[in-house]
Amino acid sequence: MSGRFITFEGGEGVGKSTQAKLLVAALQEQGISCTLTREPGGTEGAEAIRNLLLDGDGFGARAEALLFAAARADHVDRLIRPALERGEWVVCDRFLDSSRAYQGGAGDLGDEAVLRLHEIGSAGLLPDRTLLFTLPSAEAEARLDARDGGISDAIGSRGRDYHAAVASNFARLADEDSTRFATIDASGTPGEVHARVLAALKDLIEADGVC
Ligand SMILES: Nc1ncnc2c1ncn2[C@@H]1O[C@H](COP(=O)(O)OP(=O)(O)OP(=O)(O)O)[C@@H](O)[C@H]1O
Ligand SMILES: Cc1cn([C@H]2C[C@H](O)[C@@H](COP(=O)(O)O)O2)c(=O)[nH]c1=O
Repeated sequence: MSGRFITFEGGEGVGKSTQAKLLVAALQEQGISCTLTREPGGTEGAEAIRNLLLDGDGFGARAEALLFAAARADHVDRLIRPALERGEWVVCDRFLDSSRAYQGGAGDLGDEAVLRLHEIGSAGLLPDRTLLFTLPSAEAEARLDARDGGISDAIGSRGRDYHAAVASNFARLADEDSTRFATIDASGTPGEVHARVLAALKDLIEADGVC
């Protein structure tokens, strides 16, 4: 595979989707062929699973982890691997590390079980670089309120303790793998955060002969 696989991770409302769009626009402006996608979702089947997971009544912890892994398997098979094989960059709004932080850590299933599911479903595909966006929870909540007016989905609506556990699990994953992860301070204007994103990817962009 010759493309680059970049994932954006972090808690709710920290600005991942906003930054993923800005990055894709910047890469395309430089002539880099780039696909923007998201999880859960990205393919027809995975988007259907997204609706089950986020808009329904919820599932038990194991069923939830299996559904995320199944959505990811379809996404990897039908969209991510083919794009990488064509030499494109793939920018993905959430991926495996969300399952590790939410289902594995906050949901108590454990990291090993989530990694095993990923090995079975997606042959263990890992990103070239994962950007972890961090923001104090009060600021993230204010952004979410402004965006959603207090309405949240089945997972977003879990309590503060759950989301605090998600944040600390993300931080642990980043600490454990400082080669793949870069932590991005998500405070400030979208333009300021975008500059941090470009700096965190500078080596990969330069290695591909652009910039
Ligand atoms: N740097 C920023 N400063 C202020 N507001 C921002 C900033 N970045 C994004 N926003 C706004 O905050 C809200 C949440 O941003 P966004 O949807 O990008 O977050 P997200 O991390 O993808 O959230 P989720 O995981 O819940 O989908 C949006 O209304 C967005 O316009
Ligand atoms: C990929 C993935 C996602 N989640 C959760 C995280 C969020 O609450 C939603 C996705 O909503 P977003 O607005 O698109 O960020 O799903 C999860 O729990 N596990 C995962 O693997």
